[in-house]
Amino acid sequence: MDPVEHKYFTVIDYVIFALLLVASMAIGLYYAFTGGRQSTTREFMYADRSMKCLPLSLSLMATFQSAVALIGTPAEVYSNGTQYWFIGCSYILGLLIPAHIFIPLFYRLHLTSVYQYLELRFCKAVRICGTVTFIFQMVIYMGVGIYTPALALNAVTGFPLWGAVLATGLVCTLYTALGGLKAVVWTDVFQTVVMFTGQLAVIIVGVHQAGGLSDAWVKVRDGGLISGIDLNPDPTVRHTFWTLGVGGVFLMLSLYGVNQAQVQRYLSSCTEKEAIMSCYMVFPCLQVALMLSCLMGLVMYACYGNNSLLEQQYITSKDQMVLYFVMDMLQNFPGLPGLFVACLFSASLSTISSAFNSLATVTMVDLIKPHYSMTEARATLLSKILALSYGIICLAMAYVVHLMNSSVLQAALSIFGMVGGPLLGLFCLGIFFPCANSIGAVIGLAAGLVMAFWVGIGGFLFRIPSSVQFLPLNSTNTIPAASENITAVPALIDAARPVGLNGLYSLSYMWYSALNSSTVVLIGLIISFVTGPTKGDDVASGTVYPVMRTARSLLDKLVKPSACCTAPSEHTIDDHKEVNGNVKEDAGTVEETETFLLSNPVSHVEHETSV
Ligand SMILES: O=C(O)CCCC[C@@H]1SC[C@@H]2NC(=O)N[C@@H]21
Ligand code: NA
Repeated sequence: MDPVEHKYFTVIDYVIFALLLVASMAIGLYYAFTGGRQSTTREFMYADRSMKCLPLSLSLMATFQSAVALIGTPAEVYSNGTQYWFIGCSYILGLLIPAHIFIPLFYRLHLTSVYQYLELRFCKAVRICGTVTFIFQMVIYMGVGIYTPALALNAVTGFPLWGAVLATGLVCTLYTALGGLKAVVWTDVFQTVVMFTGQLAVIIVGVHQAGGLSDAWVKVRDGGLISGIDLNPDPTVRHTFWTLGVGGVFLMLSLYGVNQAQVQRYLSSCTEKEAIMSCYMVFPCLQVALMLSCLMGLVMYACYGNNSLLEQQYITSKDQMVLYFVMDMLQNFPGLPGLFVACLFSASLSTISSAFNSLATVTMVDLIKPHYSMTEARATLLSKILALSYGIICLAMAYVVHLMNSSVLQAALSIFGMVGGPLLGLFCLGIFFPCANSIGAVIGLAAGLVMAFWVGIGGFLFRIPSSVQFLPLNSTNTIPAASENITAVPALIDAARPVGLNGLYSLSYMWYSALNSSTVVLIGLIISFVTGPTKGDDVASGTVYPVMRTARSLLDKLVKPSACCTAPSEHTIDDHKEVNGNVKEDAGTVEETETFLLSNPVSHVEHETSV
């Protein structure tokens, strides 16, 4: 491998990259000038509630599968083996619970934004806190999402860093602001196809370069990259079956259960059943995405072995490895580097556009509309301006991320854990604990965020040196720690075994979602009991999941299998909807729906959220 500083694109690479941006833009503009021409918020935010499960499932997967996963996961597998692949086990419960608990509950409440649930169940203050927390989480996440591909591209190919950030940011902002949710979903579908194609191409060429499947397999197996299941219960070990398979469930619930970007897609389905189907169909898409990313890491190892590019100073951070590998492998295949870069930016565009659209929606629905009444036209225009302004904030965030130089995958997952975790806790407090009251909810959320930042920042600052952290604590994966002399290691590990506070700071980042959501529920319940728990009949009906009743009916079905299982109801969200027997006259806009629900919280029909 010639130690050249940069690998340069050929013209055809730039053409392919430009084609991707043009195609995304075209889809966006198509939806801006067809259908209702995005003239109502119902169309702009919810695609006229007409979406089918196939495009939705691809869009749901693409929303949280950005260049971070495409760059970070292969780097993770190359450095630490395939232990991370076990995160795939968390997708089972991580999608079943949203499909059978969160979606029916949110769908039957005819919600416009998921934070409206918090006002129905608690009070306006809780809704505002939830919305602001969500905005905070997504703005930071967007910064990571837009910056990652630009940084990797610049480092390896010399592609102008801020040129890439601006190109991505502007194209994305434009088609999102003009085409609304329909444009975002259909560009997600297109971008997912590009993403999978690009990754597959690189894997096939990489296996070929490694001497074929069998040689590649022998190299990764002998390199110790194939990690067995690691059942080490120590919560400070970064990746084990427990941190990934169990801690990952909480991470998935915070993303696919209560995150506005995903809930907005569920609510844009034509029926509840379609929404549940779309959630089920995310499972195979996520497994394919995870498999491709992990295979990419293995193929990189098969080609380079453990004389990692870092030690040879070809690259400065692990996250640049994938792009260097791609440029090195594909330089003899003109067009393929451009395809992979297009794949990288597709992953980013599909995530950032979803983030923009959901941010504009919650800002309008949760922060502006409840306080200022305005015409549909004004509201839609304001939504578009908001999507634009979030685009600019995102570019600023990209710069902030530039300063924090950590592994992008861990940075993104830590953000989800530190901010998404408390939000998950807040919704679980409301949905599963009827006795929880508003004061408990607000203080619980605050406690969860304090815990999150204390452990998250503490871990970032005081964590024991990662070289020891990464070393296998008597776990099964046997990556030869070539740099450390093996004899000294056990002593080093015992000395470094974290105790007390240090234990908290050394907690694996994959436990952040579980720790922070549990903190919110625990503190929220304690405060609720201290300040007078809510009585059962004071709770707005349809806002609580009847855990006991469901458990009993499940037991009955087990005992008497004759009782056929109830299919999910054919609920649709029709704004001219049946409420308590009388059809509301003109619920064309969502505000009247919202006002009606809020002014008659207990009157709307009791919904059984059956499993
Ligand atoms: O790629 C990103 O933007 C964020 C990293 C992945 C987020 C989580 S990890 C579990 C789940 N599976 C995915 O592919 N994305 C989400
Ligand atoms: Na994406």
